[in-house]
Amino acid sequence: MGTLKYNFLKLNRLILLLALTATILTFVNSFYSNYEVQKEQLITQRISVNQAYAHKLADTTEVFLNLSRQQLAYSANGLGTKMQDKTFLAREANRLKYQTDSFNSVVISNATGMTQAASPETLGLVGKQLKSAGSREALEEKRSLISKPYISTINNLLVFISTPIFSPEHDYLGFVGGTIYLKKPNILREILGEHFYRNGSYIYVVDKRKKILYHPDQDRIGTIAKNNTGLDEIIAQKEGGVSLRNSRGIDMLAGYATIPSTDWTIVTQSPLESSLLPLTGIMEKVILKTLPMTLAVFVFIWLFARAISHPLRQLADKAKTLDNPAVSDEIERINSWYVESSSLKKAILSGVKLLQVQIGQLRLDADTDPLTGAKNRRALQYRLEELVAQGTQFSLLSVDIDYFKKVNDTFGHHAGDEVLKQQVDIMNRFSRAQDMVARTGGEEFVLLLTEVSQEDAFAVAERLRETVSNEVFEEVGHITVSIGVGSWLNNARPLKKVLLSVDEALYGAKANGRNCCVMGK
Ligand SMILES: Nc1nc2c(ncn2[C@@H]2O[C@H](COP(=O)(O)OP(=O)(O)OP(=O)(O)O)[C@@H](O)[C@H]2O)c(=O)[nH]1
Repeated sequence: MGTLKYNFLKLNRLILLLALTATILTFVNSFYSNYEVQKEQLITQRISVNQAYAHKLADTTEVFLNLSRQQLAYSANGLGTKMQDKTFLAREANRLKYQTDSFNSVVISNATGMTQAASPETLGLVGKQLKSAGSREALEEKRSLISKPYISTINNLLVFISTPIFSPEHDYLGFVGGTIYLKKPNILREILGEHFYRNGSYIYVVDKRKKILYHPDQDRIGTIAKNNTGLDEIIAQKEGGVSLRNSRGIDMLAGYATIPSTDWTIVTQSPLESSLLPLTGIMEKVILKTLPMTLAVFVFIWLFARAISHPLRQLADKAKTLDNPAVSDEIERINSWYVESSSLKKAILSGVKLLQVQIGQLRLDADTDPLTGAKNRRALQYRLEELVAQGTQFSLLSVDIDYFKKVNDTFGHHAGDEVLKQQVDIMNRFSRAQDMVARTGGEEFVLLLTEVSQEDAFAVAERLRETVSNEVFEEVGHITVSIGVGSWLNNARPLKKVLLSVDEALYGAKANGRNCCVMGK
């Protein structure tokens, strides 16, 4: 389990994981911020479109109301001298009603509120006392008015636009007024209702008391708007835009503007949901545009991660084979292209060098006799096996100092050591590069002669023996050696037997009285 875990946690994978996390987070973050910005923009745009539209409709309605009042004013001007002429009054009422679509009905009243003429005549108002709120207000105020919405005597929800009639002497004679039936086909509906029903958008009109004067849902006209989170702000301001939740709990983006002459507010609003529909397309485009770059960044980081981890992995692999003599060169060839890996490479290289020096020293120590510097028995054995494996002929001289015990006893152990060293020096003089001098016992030595015949080896043994006997050893003087000689002649005899015969030859030399050489059998 642990190994699996550590195998997975490779540097390039870690960098990749980091890069992947960073890339995904960046992508998500950029997507999210883009989404928020686009959403904000769509909302702002929609509100400002609605606001502009509400403003335009408020202007149009204001123009219509002014025109209506001008029509009434023009008429009132002509009526100032004709109040007694019932036929003229009836004609004038009809003209106002039918010449334009401004009013649902027209009424001309005298100064006491008695109807003098009305159109359409089917209303049956002529000769009757007007009692509605609009008429009473007109009689009391005696000025041009647009009434608040109210329910008329014949049960119509209406607003009443009126202008006073004065005689040329400025006596108040009554008023001429037009009604707009809010719940029946009317001019307001024509102005407001035709245009704006795409995507669930709609328009409504409220007065300052939140009474709905126009709404696409007929049933709501005349009711008080409730549970609308933005209406207080809408009524308090002259013009603006707001995000709100309407009475049916739908989130809306509203623009609004006030009609100056009535203080009615026209609200145009669109559902948030449909306003944000383009967002899906926009975000798809954002993804399509961002994704290639994101992927390119990711691939680049992936390749970069590999390039970073590659020299480290190579160094780690080489560090497993530090005992390989070629490892230094192999490490040297690794392309450590950045500072940390280069420092690591240098550190490993100096470690390898130190290790190899130490290994070399250890090998030397393991192969060498510390007193004389000659090779030891192990090294000799290894070399012999090597030569046998190669099939290289060789001869062996087994050299033993005679009566060495006496040397120690007479001159001391230290002098004995010096003799041993000097003996090795002499034997080294008989040894070529391919040969070997080994100390195989206390005062026993072997001279290995590579590719030397038995006869030549015996001749060397004789010369060696003579040289030793002629040598003056410090403190000790003269010593002699006995030598057994044998050869391995490429599988003619196994190595073991050759060694045995050399030993026997040495014993033979000792038995012969020492200071002589004997050829093994
Ligand atoms: N100084 C010294 N003496 C050693 C060392 N190794 C072995 N010896 C001595 O070598 C002597 C060998 O004695 P023996 O085996 O009796 O052989 P020898 O006296 O040479 O007699 P032969 O070989 O029969 O001629 C012993 O006294 C050992 O203590 C060494 O490293 N230094």
